[in-house]
Amino acid sequence: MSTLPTIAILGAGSMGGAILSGLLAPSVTVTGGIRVTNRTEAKAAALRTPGVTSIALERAPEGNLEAVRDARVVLVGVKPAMVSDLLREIAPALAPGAIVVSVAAGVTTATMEAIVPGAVLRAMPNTPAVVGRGVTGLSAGSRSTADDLAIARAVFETVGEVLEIDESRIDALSTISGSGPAYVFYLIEQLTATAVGMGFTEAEAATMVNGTFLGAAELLAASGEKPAELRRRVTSPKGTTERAIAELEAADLRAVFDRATAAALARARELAAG
Ligand SMILES: NC(=O)C1=CN([C@@H]2O[C@H](COP(=O)(O)OP(=O)(O)OC[C@H]3O[C@@H](n4cnc5c(N)ncnc54)[C@H](OP(=O)(O)O)[C@@H]3O)[C@@H](O)[C@H]2O)C=CC1
Ligand SMILES: O=C(O)[C@@H]1CCC=N1
Repeated sequence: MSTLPTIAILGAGSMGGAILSGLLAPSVTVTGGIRVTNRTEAKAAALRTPGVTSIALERAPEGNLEAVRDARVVLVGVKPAMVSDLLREIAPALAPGAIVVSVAAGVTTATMEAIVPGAVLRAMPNTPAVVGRGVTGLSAGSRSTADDLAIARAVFETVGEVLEIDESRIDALSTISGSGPAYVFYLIEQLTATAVGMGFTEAEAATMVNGTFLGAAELLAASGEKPAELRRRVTSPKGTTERAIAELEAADLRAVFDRATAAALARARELAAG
């Protein structure tokens, strides 16, 4: 059970919407309720549910100001390029003691602290938050107190695990766990294409590949073993898997991931520069 203070989510798209789903769990009480804003009515309408005031800015241009007025936590879920403008818009309406928590990639607390008067934190969640299996990196800003950090932590714990880290490491974390679900889905797509290429139907391929990823992930979680040990148990000496793994090693997947995460990190730095 967790009890949270009034929350506004400005920009409840993929990520903001995922966090909203956590806050709506029966085990969570948000005292004073949840306000969410989006630009379009279509999106706002889909989020209207008891306990949630969902505002479409195309109908209520002052909606962000209305949403933050009595909020203790203001979650910023818009695209990185929009964060500064949004903060300039809401700064005069923020309640005393309100904390701003941004999930935007790259945008630093220093940038945000230059705009809003109070405490600012950064979070980097991921989309498995939708099913309560998110991993969120959380970093304090220079003005946030231990109490602010504890409240922000409690918000993200409604959707999974939280890792408190220094802000200097949050962009790196983003390249692993923030973007990570996309890497996993990409691997699933590639292995599925291979299966289809071998003559399996799409449905058969999906059963095999999705089931294998889910089963392997659950085995990893349930066994408490290291992935290398679980891999060893699949790889019979002189068997078939050994040949397949040798091909993957020859392709140097580790180097590919090094390059991919370096590219994501460079992009985070570009987003920080605005
Ligand atoms: N997707 C992910 O896996 C992750 C994303 N993030 C971060 O989350 C943020 C949002 O990304 P994502 O959820 O993917 O993007 P989405 O486009 O899905 O969500 C952005 C939302 O913001 C709304 N919006 C646009 N302008 C405003 C405004 N002025 N005020 C309030 N709401 C507005 C949009 O509404 P409408 O559609 O109606 O225009 C949309 O629903 C980004 O900063 C990203 O870096 C962080 C971690 C992971
Ligand atoms: O792709 C992005 O920029 C965001 C941040 C991490 C995951 N999605």
